[in-house]
Amino acid sequence: MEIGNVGITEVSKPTNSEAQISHLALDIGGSSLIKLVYFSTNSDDSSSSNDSLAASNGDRGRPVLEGKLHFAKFETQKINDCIDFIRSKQLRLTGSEQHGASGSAKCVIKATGGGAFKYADLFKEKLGVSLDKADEMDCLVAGANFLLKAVHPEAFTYMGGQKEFVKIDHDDLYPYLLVNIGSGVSMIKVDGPGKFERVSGTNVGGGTFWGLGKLLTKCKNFDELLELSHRGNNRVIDMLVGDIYGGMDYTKIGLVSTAIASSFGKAISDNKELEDYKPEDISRSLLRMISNNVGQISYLNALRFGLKRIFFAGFFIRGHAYTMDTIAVAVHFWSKGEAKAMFLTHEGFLGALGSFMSYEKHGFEDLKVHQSVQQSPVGASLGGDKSHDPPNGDLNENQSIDCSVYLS
Ligand SMILES: Nc1ncnc2c1ncn2[C@@H]1O[C@H](COP(=O)(O)OP(=O)(O)O)[C@@H](O)[C@H]1O
Ligand SMILES: CC(C)(COP(=O)(O)O)[C@@H](O)C(=O)NCCC(=O)O
Repeated sequence: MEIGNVGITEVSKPTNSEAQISHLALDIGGSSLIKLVYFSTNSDDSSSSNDSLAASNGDRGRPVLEGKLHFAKFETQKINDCIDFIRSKQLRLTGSEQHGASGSAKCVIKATGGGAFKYADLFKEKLGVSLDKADEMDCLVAGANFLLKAVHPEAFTYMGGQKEFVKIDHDDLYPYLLVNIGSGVSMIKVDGPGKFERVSGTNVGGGTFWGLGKLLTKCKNFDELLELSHRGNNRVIDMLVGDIYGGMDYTKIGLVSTAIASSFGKAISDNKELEDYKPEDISRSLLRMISNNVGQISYLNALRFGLKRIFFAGFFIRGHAYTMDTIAVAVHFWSKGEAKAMFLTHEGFLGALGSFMSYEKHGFEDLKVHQSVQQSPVGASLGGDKSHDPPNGDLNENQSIDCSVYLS
């Protein structure tokens, strides 16, 4: 299978009558989010059987399906909603059937992430499908390489509130550092297609933000916590350099008075109880602490291997301005402007995309790219709870990618 002619267009919520779904792949986070990537053909061919999709002949004489890649996510604790969603799509299998020793076809969905192990029996029981497990790091890297090579605009820098898309030179992509901020954080040095090493990681990641945030603020969902951070002031709780040095910079070691000397440090001497702090200030301090830490460790790993480009992904980011700004500033500060933090539009779907691409082992080197970006109106997402959109929007679900799937 190959994917070609990639473009990003407005997504329309496909109904059973207007689109047929074939390949679908999952990235099931053990404790937070299930990510789905699925392919739907452009037109309904009601004459085709329920088991196969009508393919036309592609430019290289091979059968090709024209359509779109769609993205959706669900909270893992609402896994039954995800299963209902997949059932509602009436997967028509193309290339995802496998024949067992008995000769009978069994339905297989590619899946990665810890949950592919944890929930395999549930998928079998509720949908009658087997999860064909793909390695999480392989999938993350395959997803990142695909996005960086085939989709434009995809990567961007974020600094001082300015988002700037970056054109990636295909011949000058490697090596780079991929930092995936999920529940925990993986740092992967990528040297080429399928050529990578997980060089580091940290257990202080998205799960830490959400877990600690939940305990400290009593927020009921992640978006609420993120929204709070937007309104908070971290200086209420964080101890700044100026708090220690009587309002002065510590110029000799390059620290301005407004730099955070100690996250949450003020809580030691404030003589306050948890209830005396505003949840929004707690959320902001927490977000800053974790983003800053990830940015710093990432840069130190980039430095270890002489990498200039660091791509940050994972659903911790959620396109959130303050998170991206903090990470970018940390990378800029520690590298003295030498290294650049970059972010990905489809930040949370790398694993699911890699899982999708594992339907076949063909590379994506020969992609022709001609595309433009259009965002759907807010609220056109395909799954998940949109009642708490973060301040910057959460657009990556609202985009689909035009593509062709060549069938082998
Ligand atoms: N709606 C949400 N529910 C829970 N966590 C979310 C949500 N949106 C973003 N997150 C953040 O994303 C993290 C999970 O990121 P993700 O890339 O999906 O990795 P994982 O594979 O660990 O699930 C969570 O720990 C949390 O910080
Ligand atoms: C174990 C994991 C690869 C799982 O991936 P995740 O579900 O967090 O996306 C990740 O949580 C991780 O890299 N944790 C950090 C472990 C460490 O290096 O200390």
